Amino acid sequence: MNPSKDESKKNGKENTQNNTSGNVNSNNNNNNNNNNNNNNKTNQLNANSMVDDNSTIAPNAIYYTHDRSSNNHARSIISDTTTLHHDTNTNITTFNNATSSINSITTNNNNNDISNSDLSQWVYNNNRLSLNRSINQTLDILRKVSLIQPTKSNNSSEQKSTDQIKFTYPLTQMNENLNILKLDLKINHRMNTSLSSTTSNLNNDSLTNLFHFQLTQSLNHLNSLKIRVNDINSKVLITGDINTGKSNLCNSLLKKKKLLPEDQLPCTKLFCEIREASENNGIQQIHAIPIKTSDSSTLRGATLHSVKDANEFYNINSSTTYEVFPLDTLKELVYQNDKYILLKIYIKENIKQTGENNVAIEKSLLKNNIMNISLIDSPGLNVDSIQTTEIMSRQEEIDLVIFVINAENQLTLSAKDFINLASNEKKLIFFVVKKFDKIHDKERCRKLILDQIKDLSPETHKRSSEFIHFLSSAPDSDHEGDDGGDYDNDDDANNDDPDFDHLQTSLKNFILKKRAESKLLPAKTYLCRILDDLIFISNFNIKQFENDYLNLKSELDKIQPEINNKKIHFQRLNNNIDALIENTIDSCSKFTRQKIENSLNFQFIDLPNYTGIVNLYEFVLKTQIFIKNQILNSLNEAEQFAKDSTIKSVETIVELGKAELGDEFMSNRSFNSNLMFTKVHHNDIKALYIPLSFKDMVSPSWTGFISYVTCGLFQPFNKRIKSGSASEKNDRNKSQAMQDSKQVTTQIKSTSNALTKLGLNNYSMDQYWLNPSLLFSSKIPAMAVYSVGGAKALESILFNGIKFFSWDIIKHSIGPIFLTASVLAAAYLIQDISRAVPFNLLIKYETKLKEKNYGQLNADRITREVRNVLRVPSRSILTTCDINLDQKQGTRREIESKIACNNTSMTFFKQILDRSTKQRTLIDSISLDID
Ligand SMILES: Nc1nc2c(ncn2[C@@H]2O[C@H](COP(=O)(O)OP(=O)(O)OP(=O)(O)O)[C@@H](O)[C@H]2O)c(=O)[nH]1
Repeated sequence: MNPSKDESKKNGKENTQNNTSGNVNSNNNNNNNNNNNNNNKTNQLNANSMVDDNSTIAPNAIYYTHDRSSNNHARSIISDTTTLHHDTNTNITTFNNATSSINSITTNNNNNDISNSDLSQWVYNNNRLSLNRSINQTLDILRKVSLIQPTKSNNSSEQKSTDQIKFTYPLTQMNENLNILKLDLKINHRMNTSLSSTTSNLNNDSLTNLFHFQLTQSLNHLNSLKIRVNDINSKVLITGDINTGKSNLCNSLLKKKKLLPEDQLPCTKLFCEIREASENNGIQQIHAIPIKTSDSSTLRGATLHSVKDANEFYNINSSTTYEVFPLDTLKELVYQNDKYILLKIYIKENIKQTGENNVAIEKSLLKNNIMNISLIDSPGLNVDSIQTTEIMSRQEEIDLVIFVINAENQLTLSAKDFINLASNEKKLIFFVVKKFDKIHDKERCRKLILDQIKDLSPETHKRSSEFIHFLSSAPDSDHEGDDGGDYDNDDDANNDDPDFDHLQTSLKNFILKKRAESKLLPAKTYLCRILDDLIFISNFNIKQFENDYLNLKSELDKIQPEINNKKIHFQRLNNNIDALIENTIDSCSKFTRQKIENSLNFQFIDLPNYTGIVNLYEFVLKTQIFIKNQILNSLNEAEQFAKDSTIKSVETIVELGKAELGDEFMSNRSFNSNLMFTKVHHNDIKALYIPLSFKDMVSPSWTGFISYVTCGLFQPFNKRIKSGSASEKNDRNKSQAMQDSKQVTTQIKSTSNALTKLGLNNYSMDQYWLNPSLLFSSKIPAMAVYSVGGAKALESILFNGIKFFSWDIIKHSIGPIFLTASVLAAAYLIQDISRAVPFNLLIKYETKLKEKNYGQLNADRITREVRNVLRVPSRSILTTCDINLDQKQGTRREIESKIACNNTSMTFFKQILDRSTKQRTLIDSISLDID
C-alpha cells in the first residue's frame, strides 16, 4: 500500500478537521522544525528514500499535528510511544497503533502533503516498538515455560511434588502441529529416524529435556531478534550448497568481479562479511578474526568457537581483536579456516552514475543513506557438518537470506533443511538460481525449482517474480582462476542481464524500501509461530489436565469409601481378636489359680507310708516331696491347659487373618506349643522352701489322745467320718479328717480282722517283724501299758483290799500313775507321727502358698506367656491391616498430590495460554503492509 496515494485519495473525500498550528505547544514546534530540516535533507537525496531512524525520531513527543503555517505541509512529530489520542481542544490527534494511525492521519489532514518518509518512518518505528514489546513479553512467557522441569528421578511414575509443573509432550501430535518448538529428531541433519521408533525410546522426561533445549534455542533466537529489530544495520546472508555461485553473485552485486575468489573447486571456507569502507575510515582492507585470540586481547589467547563469538569479540577500534590484510590476500585467506573464524572485508563499492548531468545516482547496495548493509558470503552448506551447523545458527543474526541454487542440482537435502529452518521466521527468502545458462530445458527446470520452493516457502512462491530469480548469464571466462588484479573493476558478466537487473532492483527495494518486511517481518513471523506453538502446547496440556482431573477425581471418589470401610472392618477384626485373647487369658488365669488352690486337696491314701520311727526322717522327706509334687502337678496341668487354649486361639486368629488377608497370611509360620513354658520352675519351687523342725513331728490333740488311750471306744466311726468331712473347713479338722480317712479306709478294708482292734492292720506281719518299731504305730504299746498297769492294780487290790483307796496307797501309786500316763502320752505321740508329719507339712505349705500368693503369681506368669504367644498372630494381623490401609491411604495421598500437581499445571498453562493469546492478537494487529 502506498500511503501517499492512499492519503491523497482520502484527503479528497474527507475533510474532518482543521487544525491550527497555534494549538501546538512550543516543544512540538521545535520538533517539527527538526523534522522538517531532516526531511528536506533526505528528500534532496532521494524522494522515495527513508530518513535515518535517529535523525527523525523525537524521543518522547507523540503528536501528529496539522501545520498550516508551513505551506500546508503536514509535519509529523514522531515518537517511540505508540499510544496516541485525539484532543479537540489542543487539536492533537493520537493513535493506538500504526495502521489506525495512518487512517487517522489521512482523515485529519485534509489536503496536506505529508512527507512519505516521515510517515513511513513513524509507522516503522511504531511497529518496531510494538514488536520489541511483544518480543519482551514472549521472552517472559518462554522463560516461564522453561520452569517446567523434567523429573529428577529415573522412575517417571514417581510422585511429583505438588508445585512441580506437569507437562505432556506427545511427540507425534506435537511434531505435527508445532513450528518452532517442534523437537528436532534428526541425527546429523540427514538421518531422519523413524518417529514411531524414536517415540518408543523416549519417555516424557527425555522429551521434556529435548523441549528445554528447543526453548533455550528460542530464547536465544528471540534475544537476537530483539537486537536485530533495533539494529539500524542489515545483514544479508548469501548461502547455498557448495559451488553454486555464491561468491560470483556476491561479486556481481557489489560490482567487483574479482573481490571474492571464485573457483570450480570448493574455495570459500570462511564466512566473509563485506562492509562499506566508510565504516573503516574509508580504508579498504580485511580484518581477519583469528580462532585463537591474541594474548594482548581481552580474551587473552582464548579460542573462539563460533562466528557469533567472533562477532561479539570483534571491535573495529581494537586492533588486538583482528589481523589486518590487504584485499588482494583474500583468495588465500578464504581457505584458512584452521586459522581464522571470520573475515570482515571493508570495500569501497562502485557507484554507477547514470542519467544526464549526474542527476540520478544509482545508489550502491552497501552505501546508502538508509541503513548499513553487510553482505555475508558463506561456505557451502554441504562442506562439512560443523560449517553447516554454523550457517544454520547464524540465521539468528541475519535479516535477509539470499539462497543460491545450482540449476543443475536444484534443491538438495541440505538446502531443504536450511530453508525449512529459515522459514521459521523468514516468510520471504530470496532465491537466486545460478548456472541456469547451462540448462537446456529451461522451462522444465524452472518449474521443478518453483515447485520445490512452493513446498518449502509458500509465501516466497506467491511472490516469485520478486523473490525468485533465474540468472542465465555465465561469468566471464577470465573470472575463473583469476588470480588477482583490479578489485575496483565494475565490468561484470551480469551487466547486460535484465534478470540480474531485476534481482538487484528487487533486492534493493526489499532491503531499503520495504524495511518493514525485510527487517520486521521476520521478527513478526517468528513471534507468531512461537506464540502459536505456545498456544497449541497450552491448549493440548490443559485438555490433558482436564481429562486427568476427571479420572483422578473418580479414582479418589472410589478410594475414599474403600478406606473408610477398611478402617471399620479392621477395627472390628482387631476388637474381636483382642476379646479372644482376653478370654483365653482369663480362662487360663482362673484355671491356674483354682488348680493351685486345690493342689493340696489330694487323696490322703496317696501319702507316703509311714515305716516306723526308725525311718522317720525318710518319711518326712517323702511327705515333703509328695506335697511339692502335688503343687508341681497342678502347675503342669495349668500350663497344659494354657497350651491347649493357646493352640485353639492361635488357630482361630490365623483363620480370621486368612479370611481377611488371604491364604498367604502367616502361611510361612507355624506355631509350636512345645516351646511354651520351657523355663524350669526351680525358682517357683524354691519360693516354697519350708524349714523342718521337731515340732513338725507332733501334733497332739485331746481328742486324739483320748481316742488313743480308750482304743477308740469314745469315737464311733460314723462320727469320725462326719467330722472328717467337716474338717476341710479348718486346719485342725483337716488333720483329723486325714487321720480318720486313713484309718477308716483301712478299717473298712478289714473290719473282720481282729488285728484291726490292735491297730496292726496298717502293715503286714513281715514288716512288723523286720521293723518292730512299727508296733508303736499300733495300740500294742497302750495295751501293754494297760496290761502291766491293770495287773499291778489288780495285784494291789487283791493284796491290800480296802487299803487300796487309802491316802497312803494313793501316795505310793501317784508316781506309777504319772509314769503310766507319760508312757501313754509318749506312746500316743509316737503313734501319731504318721498323721502329724503330713498334717504339719500340709499346714505349712498351705500357709506358704497363701503367703507367696503362689496361685496368682503363676497365673500371671502363665497368662504373660499366653499373651506373648497370642500377640504374634494378632500383631501380624494388625500390622498387615495397617500396611493394607496405609497402601490405600498412600494411593489416596498420591491421587491428591497428583490432583494438586494437575491443578498447579493447569493454572500455569492457562496463564501461558492467556498471555500467549493476548500477545498473538497484539502481533496480528501490527500491520507491516505500509512502507
Ligand atoms: N555457467 C555458470 N557458471 C557459474 C555461474 N555462477 C558461477 N559460476 C561458476 O561456478 C564456479 C563456482 O562459483 P563460485 O562463486 O566460486 O561458487 P561458490 O558457491 O562461491 O563456491 P564455494 O564458495 O566453494 O562454495 C565458478 O567457476 C564460477 O565461475 C553461472 O551462473 N553460470
